[in-house]
Amino acid sequence: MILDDLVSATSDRINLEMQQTPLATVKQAALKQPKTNAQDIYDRFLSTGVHVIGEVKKASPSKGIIVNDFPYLEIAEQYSAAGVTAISVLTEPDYFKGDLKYLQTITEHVDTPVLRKDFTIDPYMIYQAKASGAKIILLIVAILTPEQLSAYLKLAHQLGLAAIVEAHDEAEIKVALNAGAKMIGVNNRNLKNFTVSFENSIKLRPLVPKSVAFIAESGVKTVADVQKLAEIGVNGVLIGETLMRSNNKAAFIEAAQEID
Ligand SMILES: O=C(O)c1ccccc1NCC(=O)[C@H](O)[C@H](O)COP(=O)(O)O
Repeated sequence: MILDDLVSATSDRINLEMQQTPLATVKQAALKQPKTNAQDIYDRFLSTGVHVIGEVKKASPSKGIIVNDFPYLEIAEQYSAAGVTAISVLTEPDYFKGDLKYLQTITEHVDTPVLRKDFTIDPYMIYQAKASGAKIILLIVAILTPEQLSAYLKLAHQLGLAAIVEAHDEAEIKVALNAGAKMIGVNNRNLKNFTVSFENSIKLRPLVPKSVAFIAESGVKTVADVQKLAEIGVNGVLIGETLMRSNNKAAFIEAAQEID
C-alpha cells in the first residue's frame, strides 16, 4: 500500500536529515519562532462558512506530475490574496516533489497560516515544521500508534501548532477523538486504489462532534462539490489538484468561500 512506501521513504529521509542537523539544533530554531496558539487556528475553522485550504503541490502518487511550471511562492500569494483560511504545502520530496524550503519561503512572505503536509512519523518533523514557520501539521492515524498520536498531538499543542488528524474510517475517527484531536481530516481518496468518493465524508461527518473541526480532503473539482460538502456540515475543504491546474485560482476560492 502507498502509505507503507511513503512511511519507508520518509523514515530514510528523516534519518539522514537528523544526521545532518541534530534534533537539538532544530529544537533551538523552533523555540526562536514567535509564540502561536493552536486554539486560534481551530477557532478559525469552527467559525461559520466553509474554509478553504489551498494546496501547493507539484505532483502526487495518484496523478504523477500535476504541473510543470511551479512558482510555489506566487501560488501561495494568490491563495492568500483570495482569502483562504490556510495554505497546505507539500514537503515530501520523493512522491510529491515537495521541499521544506518551499514551506520556509512561503511562511517568510505570506501571513496566512501554513500547513506542513507530510507524513509525520517522528517528533523531529514537528520541530522542523515549527522551525520553518508552519502553524499546522498533519498527523495520519493509519501510520501512528495511538500512543504516538497522543504524544505528537500534545507536542504540537505545546509548540503552538494545530494539527489536522487524518482518519479514513469509523475506528480511526474514534482513535483520533480519544487522542484529543480538535480538527479531523477525512480523506475522500481511497489510498488503496486512489478512487475518490465523498461517501466517506458523508458517512463519517456525524461521528465528529460539532466542537471538533471537520475537514474534507481530496477530490474537490468544482464549486458545486464544495456546496455538497457544505450541505453535510464540513468546516473546511482541502483542495490541491483542482487549484493547481486552475487558471483562475482566486475566482474558485472566492466562490467556494461565499458558500454558507
Ligand atoms: O494524492 C495522492 O495521490 C495521495 C496518495 C497517498 C497519500 C496521500 C495522497 N494525497 C494527499 C492529499 O491528502 C491530497 O494532496 C489533498 O487531500 C488534496 O487532494 P486533491 O485536491 O485531490 O489534490
